[in-house]
Amino acid sequence: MENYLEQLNDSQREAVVNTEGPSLIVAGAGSGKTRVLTYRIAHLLANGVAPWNIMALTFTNKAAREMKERIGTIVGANVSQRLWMGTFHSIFARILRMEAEHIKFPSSFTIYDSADSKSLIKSILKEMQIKNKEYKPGLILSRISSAKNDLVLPGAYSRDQQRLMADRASKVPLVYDIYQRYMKACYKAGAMDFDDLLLNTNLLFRDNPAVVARYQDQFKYILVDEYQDTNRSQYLIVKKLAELHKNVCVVGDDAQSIYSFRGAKIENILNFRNDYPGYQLFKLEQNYRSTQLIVNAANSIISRNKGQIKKVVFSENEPGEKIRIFSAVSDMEEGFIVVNDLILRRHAARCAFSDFAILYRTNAQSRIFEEALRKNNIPYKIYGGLSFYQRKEIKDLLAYMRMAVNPRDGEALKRVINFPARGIGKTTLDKLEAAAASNDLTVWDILTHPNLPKAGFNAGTVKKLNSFVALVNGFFRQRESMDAYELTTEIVAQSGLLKEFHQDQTIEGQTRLENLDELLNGVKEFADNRREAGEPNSLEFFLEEVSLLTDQDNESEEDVAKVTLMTIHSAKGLEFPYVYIVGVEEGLFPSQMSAMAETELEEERRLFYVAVTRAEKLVTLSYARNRFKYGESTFASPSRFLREMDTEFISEDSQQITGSFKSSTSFERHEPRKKYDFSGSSASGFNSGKRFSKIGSEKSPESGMENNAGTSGLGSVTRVQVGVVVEHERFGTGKVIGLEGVAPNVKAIVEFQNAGKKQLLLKFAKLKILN
Ligand SMILES: Nc1ncnc2c1ncn2[C@@H]1O[C@H](COP(=O)(O)OP(=O)(O)OP(=O)(O)O)[C@@H](O)[C@H]1O
Ligand SMILES: [Mg+2]
Repeated sequence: MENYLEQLNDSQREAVVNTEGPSLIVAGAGSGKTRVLTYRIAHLLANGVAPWNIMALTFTNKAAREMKERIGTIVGANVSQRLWMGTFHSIFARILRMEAEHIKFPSSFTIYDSADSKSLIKSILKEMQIKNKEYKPGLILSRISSAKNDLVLPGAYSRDQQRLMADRASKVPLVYDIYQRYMKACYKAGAMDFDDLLLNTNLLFRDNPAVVARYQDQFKYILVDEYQDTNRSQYLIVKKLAELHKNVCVVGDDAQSIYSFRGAKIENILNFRNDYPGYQLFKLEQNYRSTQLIVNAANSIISRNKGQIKKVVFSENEPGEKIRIFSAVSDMEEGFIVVNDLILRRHAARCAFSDFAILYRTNAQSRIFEEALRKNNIPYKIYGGLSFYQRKEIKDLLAYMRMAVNPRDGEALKRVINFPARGIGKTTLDKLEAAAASNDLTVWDILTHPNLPKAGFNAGTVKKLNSFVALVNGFFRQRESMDAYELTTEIVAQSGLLKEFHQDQTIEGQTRLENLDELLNGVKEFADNRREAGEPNSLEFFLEEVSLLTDQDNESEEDVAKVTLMTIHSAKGLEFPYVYIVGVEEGLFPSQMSAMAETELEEERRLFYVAVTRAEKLVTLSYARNRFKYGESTFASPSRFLREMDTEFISEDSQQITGSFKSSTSFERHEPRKKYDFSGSSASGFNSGKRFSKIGSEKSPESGMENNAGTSGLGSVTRVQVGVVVEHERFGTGKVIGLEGVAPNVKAIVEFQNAGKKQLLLKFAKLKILN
């Protein structure tokens, strides 16, 4: 067996071999937390612990897969395959299916994605005749989600003054009622949403002592990665399961807690010491991922947050290049600057496209980079946004597949009852829904009710409805005798979907057909792989896998040689040699909302920390001075995060790109300078010196870099001279003792009274001149 312990440093090894009792591993980014978790599991297995006695909870399925593979190379794939390893959702969905009878759900329950949930909320709003536009399905869903993650059921919600008050303040006082109906509708449809998987696990464990005792006994070792982002519901599950053996090992980094908007509770880490008084604490301090410069810059970024566990993180990797900041006139130009730089860098470093990631704050920012990448024929993969499984034709087929497994699935039924068209119109569906609501039944119950003909439908309609029922029942009957692929082939043919898309001769129609084919390939691969592994391969298992995919999981094999585009949130836990963090502007990053409250601002700063720490070799930041928002170009100013960075981490190179003029002796004289030239910067005025003429004007988007000098504009910057006393928002007052560099990258060396000597880039540091 490979000597895996040699591949760890001393503190990592300690954390790996001390497997007994509760353990807490809190350490900064890139210090090997995930590696320690992986090796700890391998170590347990190598020492004779059975794989089914180990539960390991990861942030994505992909992470679980990679860990399993690594463990497999140490102890053998036949062993690692049997681990209970996956996301919270996938592991507990599996347990819930086995124990479904205890919570009165069918074991083949459907998992609703957020589109299903929103559609169901829309139906409920209709049923309640709520027309008020404040009731946005997304908002209501997030309220319900927050309640579920705090284990607040509808009854308790209706008495929870805090929640009721918050709802009233948002002008949605009826959420408690919608919540109640939503739960009931899901129950009737045999469906659970993502939060229900955790909530129902808690209820299962709360109400069935014998069941929980079985699992407590089984899971002798429980390990959790990214513990800082667990919510209350997840926390309670882990706590309950670990009650007997108490061999729980959690790893996390409070500085990377970025999901509090989804109910994640940083206190879960802080409370560990109270929950398990005899716990062992392991610290990992050496970062193996990034250059020294990146680690130091990241440390300085996060040190601004008040709420944090103090940690040491250092790197012994190469010193590394400084962080570059690119400034663009417009968001369009930002796309080109970044992509052109990426091309040059790839050439110079002779590396692969997959060595690059472009990270952004919101999904909407991806379009511009996609365009620029496409124009340059650069292969890229994009996570989030409209994924394969969210395309219409794929959702249509999946809806039929869901009906085949669980005909009561109301959202799937709505989608396909009249697609392909079979003469069942909206009026009929409305009638069916009304009948279902007034009889407290599902639409499927009404459809299959012997009294259907009497429910006010004419003979023609009844016939059409009956043949739809027969179609679905046919699939339902075949679901056990056929594997997922056989049944899906049957469904594609019998449902009329294949014919529907075949008839469509347009390019879109062709694409749809290709997508259906792609899904069929996926199902085939699934069925074959499962058969070879001796595991069940019927349709319900395939659906389970699909419904639990996370953003990071939508990766196909040909994706390995592509540039990665993703939000910072979904980049958690990942690493890339070259990272571009784009749209680093006020109102975008930090986002508008977070600029208000300090706690939210701290979360944005943690997000910035996560982004920077994804990089191994080089971080490049970019911002645009004008951005298209709501259909018009609006002025944008560089993020405070740029100003907050100590200049010692920022490259002079930034000047080449951001530089707008050259000045050698006096800061007052600004001469247009030929800018960094690259192909693709079209009519944006990139080479024109004109727009730099309005120096000092505050608001004009044309004034370019000058606005970067902060609120005071370039005017005050030019007055910063040796001997001047200045005030900095963080370092307090100090005296300028030197100036270095050329505009616009002039650095002031300031001796602060309390903070000591600092180098500050004038264009970002908001310095107030005091004398
Ligand atoms: N002792 C070591 N020797 C060599 N490489 C290491 C060692 N420890 C960790 N690494 C490597 O450093 C990188 C970061 O490790 P890992 O992803 O486990 O860190 P992490 O603490 O989980 O980071 P994050 O906080 O971002 O999740 C990985 O590529 C890992 O393989
Ligand atoms: Mg990790």
